[in-house]
Amino acid sequence: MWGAPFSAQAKKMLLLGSGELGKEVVIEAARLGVETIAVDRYENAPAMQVAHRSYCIDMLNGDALKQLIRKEQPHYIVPEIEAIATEALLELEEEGFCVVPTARAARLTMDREGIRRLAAEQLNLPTAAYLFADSLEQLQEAVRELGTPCVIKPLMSSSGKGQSVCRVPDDAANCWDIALSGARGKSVRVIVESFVKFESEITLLTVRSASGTVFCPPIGHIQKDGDYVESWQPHVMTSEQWKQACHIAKTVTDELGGYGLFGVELFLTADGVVFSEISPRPHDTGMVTMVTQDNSEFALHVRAILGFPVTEVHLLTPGASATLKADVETSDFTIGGIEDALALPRTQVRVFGKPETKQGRRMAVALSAGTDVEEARKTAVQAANMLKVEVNHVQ
Ligand SMILES: Nc1ncnc2c1ncn2[C@@H]1O[C@H](COP(=O)(O)OP(=O)(O)OP(=O)(O)O)[C@@H](O)[C@H]1O
Ligand SMILES: NCC(=O)N[C@@H]1O[C@H](COP(=O)([O-])[O-])[C@@H](O)[C@H]1O
Ligand SMILES: [Mg+2]
Repeated sequence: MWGAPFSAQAKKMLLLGSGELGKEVVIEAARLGVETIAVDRYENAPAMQVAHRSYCIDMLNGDALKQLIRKEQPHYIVPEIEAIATEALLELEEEGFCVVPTARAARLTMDREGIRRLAAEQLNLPTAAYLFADSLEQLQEAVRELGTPCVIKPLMSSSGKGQSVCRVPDDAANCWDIALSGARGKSVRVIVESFVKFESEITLLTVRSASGTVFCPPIGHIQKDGDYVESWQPHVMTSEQWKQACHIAKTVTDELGGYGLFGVELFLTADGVVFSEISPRPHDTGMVTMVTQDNSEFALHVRAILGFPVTEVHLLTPGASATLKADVETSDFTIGGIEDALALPRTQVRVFGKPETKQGRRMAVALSAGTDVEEARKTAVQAANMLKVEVNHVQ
């Protein structure tokens, strides 16, 4: 039960991170009459444009975070990115604030080491072989031990930033530099993972709510340079793969606990399903659910957070998503081609409204339904290719 936004009885949700995923979370919360507060490191972030109010702070600064949250007194603190001062979230949870799904989940998934050690060493889930390195020398040693090819990633980063594949031992120095330049936060530590030769990879959206755990139909995706470019739902899997995927997702989400939606990233290999990583929040590849499911991943997240039951998820149609990425850096641009994209059958577009482009920055997504996944993928890719970042004045 709650009152209208801005009233004394309002239910308040504060998002830490205000990108394209948070924007949809805010919209879903607003649909249920929840008051929303969007926070990020830069002004006019996508979710800020639709929230009731917003703040621009350094979310890696624990004191700034605590000060804001104590002032706002939100009922729910909803992390939307990894790079947050999660020590502060643990403290706030101790004080009685509700961190979604839990402060420990945010802490463990904030860097790759916490969640990888939990999954592989405590929960005994299958993962790629891995080592950590704090210097170029340690990295070279790790590359020797794991062999090439291997994948190198900063501990704190997302959407492939700072990630590279080390194909021969001599690549290590270059990989080290890429990792340092792409890391969010101050850490210089990296994870080195043996390269998994997967047949395909999926995101298994898993919802923990007051009524238990439910899984969305599997989402297949393609990543380029560590960032997703296409996703589709459903992805065809054998019943044995589905069983293994659900077991992994249930094991890791039960361990993390709390209410909300999780994106469990899995590799499907000839030797079985391998755990990659998990987001305790909606997933970029899951944007396809805005066109495929009765409740999107964002609606499910909000519903679970608020303590409502989620007893089933219905796939209404096969569908696909494809992204528009910028190829230049500018703040003077327009997004074109929307009219062409929307002329395609069963197609929608989401333009995120990010105020600046950067090389490789995701700016919009095309969503298409189809009679089957192949048709939907074809249309979504066609639509995304019609979308363009048009630079007004080259800077
Ligand atoms: N060990 C590996 N072997 C083979 N491919 C890998 C490996 N690790 C990552 N990849 C590829 O790179 C992609 C991105 O990796 P990962 O999910 O770890 O990065 P990320 O920066 O956390 O991305 P996001 O934030 O988008 O989930 C994976 O989806 C996969 O395609
Ligand atoms: N893979 C994680 C992911 O997609 N996260 C989404 O991207 C935003 C950051 O985008 P930006 O780097 O363009 O600001 C995040 O705020 C979140 O919405
Ligand atoms: Mg990932």
